[in-house]
Amino acid sequence: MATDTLVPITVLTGFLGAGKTTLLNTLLRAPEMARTAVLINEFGDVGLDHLLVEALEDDAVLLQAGCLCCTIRGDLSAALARLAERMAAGQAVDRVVLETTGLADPVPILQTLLADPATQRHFALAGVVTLVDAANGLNTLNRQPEAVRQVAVADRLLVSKPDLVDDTAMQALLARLRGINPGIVPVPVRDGAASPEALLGQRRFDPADQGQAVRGWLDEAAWDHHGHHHHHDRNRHDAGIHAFSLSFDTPLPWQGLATWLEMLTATRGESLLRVKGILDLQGQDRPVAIHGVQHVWHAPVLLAGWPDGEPRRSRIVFILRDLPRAVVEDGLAAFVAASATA
Ligand SMILES: Nc1nc2c(ncn2[C@@H]2O[C@H](COP(=O)(O)OP(=O)(O)OP(=O)(O)O)[C@@H](O)[C@H]2O)c(=O)[nH]1
Repeated sequence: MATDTLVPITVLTGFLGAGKTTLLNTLLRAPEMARTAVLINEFGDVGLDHLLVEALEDDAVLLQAGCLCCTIRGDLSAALARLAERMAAGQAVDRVVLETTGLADPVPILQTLLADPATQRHFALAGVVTLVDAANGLNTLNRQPEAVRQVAVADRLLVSKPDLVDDTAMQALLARLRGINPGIVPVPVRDGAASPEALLGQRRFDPADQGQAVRGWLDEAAWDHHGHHHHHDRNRHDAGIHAFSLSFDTPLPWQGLATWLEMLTATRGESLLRVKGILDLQGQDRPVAIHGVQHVWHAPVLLAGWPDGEPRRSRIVFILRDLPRAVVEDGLAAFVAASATA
């Protein structure tokens, strides 16, 4: 198949809570983003993103791609093969956006897109867009090597949440980003307000443009020798990181829940890599989305309504580092029990 008939794939990455879904929701509203297939992958089995990505245009496609970071080759190739089948059956797709989990090491994803023969028959990697959270970026880069790799392989760098930091903090982050990926000028983006054109230019991703370290990572042989085995263990990217979700069938009281979350954040915020939830709250007909990212809590968002086919109940996903599940689960259970009897 000629190169110009290949469907371009843009990889959208960035650490947990950086604002990937927010950006995607904005972009998918633009008319030129019609006929976009969105592949979302989530950490382990606990994702909520497929609920948080707002209604897609009629002709857009949303596919779950499994946990890309772990079983990358198989799951990603299989998701793209399913998409190729739908295209062969008449589904019009002009581009693919692949939103990775925040914990994804981007390297095996890029290797699959650049090297898997079945994938290359239909698709071509067009670019890697990496979002960095202005509020948490430096701290994350200091602690999470996958976040550094996400920045290093980017050919577009966006700094989200510029509204949450002062100029000094922003300059420190920009200096750090220059050190990791000197070729790219980061662009601040507030609440995902970026133009599709700026993001999804259809230039082909070329490993030759990337720095020495990135070329080394992308090199198949080097990868097989260094550390590939680290990435097979599902749900354990780092010995201390784990994810789980809790659900509640009866409506929760917002005030009490918020107080408990505030306490947890004050004492263990550093360990709360990501908390996101869809809540069924007492006295509220519509679902409420909550987002925590390390020490930062974003304002809760009232969603349009409960998605069709989804049971009406609260679900909260926690991705924690060095904090046992029981601390969260027992604390929350005690609070729910107390508020039920109050
Ligand atoms: N203040 C502020 N908040 C933002 C901005 N961009 C995103 N957010 C908020 O950050 C939180 C996390 O955003 P998401 O888009 O869910 O982040 P994500 O990268 O998709 O998260 P994961 O998929 O869990 O890794 C949400 O509450 C967003 O509203 C911004 O520019 N400014």
